[in-house]
Amino acid sequence: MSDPLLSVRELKRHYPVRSGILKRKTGAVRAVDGVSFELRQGETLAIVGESGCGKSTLAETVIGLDEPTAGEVVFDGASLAGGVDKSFRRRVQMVFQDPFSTLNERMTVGRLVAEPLVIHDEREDDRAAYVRELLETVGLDPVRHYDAFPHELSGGQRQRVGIARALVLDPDLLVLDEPVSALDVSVRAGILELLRELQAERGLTYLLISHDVSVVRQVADRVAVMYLGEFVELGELAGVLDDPAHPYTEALLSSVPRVRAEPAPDERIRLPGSPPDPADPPDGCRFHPRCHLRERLDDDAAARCVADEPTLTERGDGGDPRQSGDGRTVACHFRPADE
Ligand SMILES: Nc1ncnc2c1ncn2[C@@H]1O[C@H](COP(=O)(O)OP(=O)(O)OP(=O)(O)O)[C@@H](O)[C@H]1O
Repeated sequence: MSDPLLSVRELKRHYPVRSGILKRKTGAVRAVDGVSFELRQGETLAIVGESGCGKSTLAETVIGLDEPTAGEVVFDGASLAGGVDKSFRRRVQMVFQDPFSTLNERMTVGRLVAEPLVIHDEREDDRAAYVRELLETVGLDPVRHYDAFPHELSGGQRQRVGIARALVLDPDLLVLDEPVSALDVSVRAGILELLRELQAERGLTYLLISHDVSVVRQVADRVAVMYLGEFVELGELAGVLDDPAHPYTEALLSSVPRVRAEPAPDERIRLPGSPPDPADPPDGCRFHPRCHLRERLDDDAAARCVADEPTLTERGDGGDPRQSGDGRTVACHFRPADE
């Protein structure tokens, strides 16, 4: 098997919490707290979880917009420990939820898409022609839209411009941060289809950040489920979504209406309370105060949920043949015997 394009090892990003007149450091928000994964060329890994679990912080740390507190990111064999270089800034691009929230609304689409070429001093001779070609590739009109201003475009068209801008330097890895969350349901499918086509044509690798399981289902090859700064489950798409192994994954999926048979109300798992404060996460398994399976455990196992923090471990380690073979890792050792 080829070497991974991206390796993330025990990555942490803690934000200091300061209080008092002297603004002393009194603790830390553990936004990302020891996350590891690998991404191979041409594949899509989705990171899914509720708002505030640390997905965006993880994405920003991976692409070097934010510095890790600990751990390492390795891209194509080179560590980012010393900062990102020009080649990394060309080869790794981000598609944002709303591409124009950070862009100059007074620039035309043509100039916005060409801007990374100007910054990187590339294609001086044929920039306009190249940008027009790219607009066509992403489903826009190469003439009409080239001179348009962002406010003249629909949400879907704006996201197509965001994708063209991310592609203009011919990157290897795209980090897609909630790429369709800001769009009407009716235009989402078109954007997801475009992303799939571009991946097939260009061999792109995607790291998809999404709170929306239905989006993940349409795009991802593998899925990582994130809760309170940690991964609780990581594996192939179908395995994780159709046969969740972690109680949090189960709860997250049970709240998503299914296309054919929506779960009956009594199949929905209602998690008590809201996610705990990432500045003061629970001891042991971070999910244990809300876990619907814990009451079915015997006293010893329930006590271990509070005492021991489970790490991602390959299923099947307990010797259950039903669970081995799919390489899925899960951070919960205490599923009841009848599961
Ligand atoms: N600059 C910062 N300083 C302090 N805390 C931060 C900072 N950025 C994020 N956080 C906190 O880190 C945690 C994770 O935030 P993050 O935005 O990464 O989550 P998320 O899963 O992407 O959620 P959302 O989808 O709502 O953006 C949250 O508790 C958030 O309040």
